[in-house]
Amino acid sequence: MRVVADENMPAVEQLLGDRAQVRRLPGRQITRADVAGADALLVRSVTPVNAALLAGTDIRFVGTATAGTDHVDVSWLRQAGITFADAAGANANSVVEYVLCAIAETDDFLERLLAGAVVGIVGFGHVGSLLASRLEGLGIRFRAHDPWLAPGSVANACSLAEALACDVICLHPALTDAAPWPSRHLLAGKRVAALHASQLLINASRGEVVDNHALLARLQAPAAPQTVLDVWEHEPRIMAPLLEHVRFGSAHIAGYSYDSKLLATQRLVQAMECCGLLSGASVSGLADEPRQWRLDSAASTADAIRQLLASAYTVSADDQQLRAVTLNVAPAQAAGQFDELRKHYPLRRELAGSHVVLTTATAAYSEVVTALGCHCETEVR
Ligand SMILES: NC(=O)c1ccc[n+]([C@@H]2O[C@H](COP(=O)([O-])OP(=O)(O)OC[C@H]3O[C@@H](n4cnc5c(N)ncnc54)[C@H](O)[C@@H]3O)[C@@H](O)[C@H]2O)c1
Ligand SMILES: O=C(O)[C@H](O)[C@H](O)COP(=O)(O)O
Repeated sequence: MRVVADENMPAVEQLLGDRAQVRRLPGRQITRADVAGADALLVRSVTPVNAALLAGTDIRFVGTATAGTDHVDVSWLRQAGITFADAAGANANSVVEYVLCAIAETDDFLERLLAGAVVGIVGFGHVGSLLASRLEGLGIRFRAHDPWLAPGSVANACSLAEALACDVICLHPALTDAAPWPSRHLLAGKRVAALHASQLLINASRGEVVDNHALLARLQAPAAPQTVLDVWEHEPRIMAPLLEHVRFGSAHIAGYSYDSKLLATQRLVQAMECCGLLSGASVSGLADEPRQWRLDSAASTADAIRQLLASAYTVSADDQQLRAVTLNVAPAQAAGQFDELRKHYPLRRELAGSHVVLTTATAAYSEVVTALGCHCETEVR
């Protein structure tokens, strides 16, 4: 079995073992010639997968280690009889922790939400619904909009206008041009103009969901909202003035926890096993280091949440990195640096699934710990 895989996908060799020969390539540069003699192709979001790349090749399986599939011509793959698998859900918790950190690090939005302000979630798939359940656990109100889902399957369902009027707006739709509810430039024109100074807008979906020119114009005008962008139109060529005007910007890394990347590779290998492409014994999962954090003191619930989130991740650190390497350089160099940040992203572990030790001074915060998906341990002194 011959596999061509994006160089930025962890553990492919370990999980495939001696069942496959793996050739690694930079995702943006994978060509038809590269895949011509291979049986399977494993990509990330930066490789367009379509007839131009695969028609007439031996490829029988395509897996994308991503939730978004807008880079894949799924209907052509189906027509061509090529099995396709994505990894939707594998990085949902990583994105949710990014969003919660963005909220916790921006002014007093966390305090306002704990006091009754509302989060508007657009897109109620793996990320949007997990965000909703974390917010609910923390006692934070939310409303959600997803017109593609059956009525009744979206908690606290609301219209798009209602979601965009909330205090914090979190964008999590798949990128689609499909009628009647395309999400490309879902936030554009009057909807961007209506954003106001007491709102926080977070986009960790796809850059094209927001009209970046319209957003820049809004951020340059008086009473602008706070904005956090993980994704940008025309990545890796991002609009430098927009980065200068957002509160936090990052290089499309919301889903880049080590845990989520590993899980995505595991999902794709399982999919190859399920469709009978891989023979031989399945390689067992890789060893997981135990993760433990402590909460020794906290002045309030908001403080406890902020400390716990920051023990695993801070958006501000990624923001500083992105500004340092992409501002005040030529656009082509900035684009290269954007990709380099993604390629050499430091190891980041998720908070959820870890153990948090509480002391007698912090025992009151056990519900917060559980709401963030952690296991709670109380230290007996
Ligand atoms: N920044 C990152 O690192 C990162 C990580 C994971 C996912 N993503 C992006 O976020 C998106 C959501 O991830 P997911 O795992 O929840 O995907 P998902 O496929 O589980 O859910 C996507 C949801 O978007 C909804 N949707 C589509 N068009 C919509 C519209 N016009 N209005 C409202 N909702 C709409 C769909 O009905 C679906 O429920 C992905 O498609 C991907 O593009 C980004
Ligand atoms: O759709 C997704 O899952 C994310 O956007 C994904 O994490 C992007 O990372 P990439 O595939 O570009 O490395």
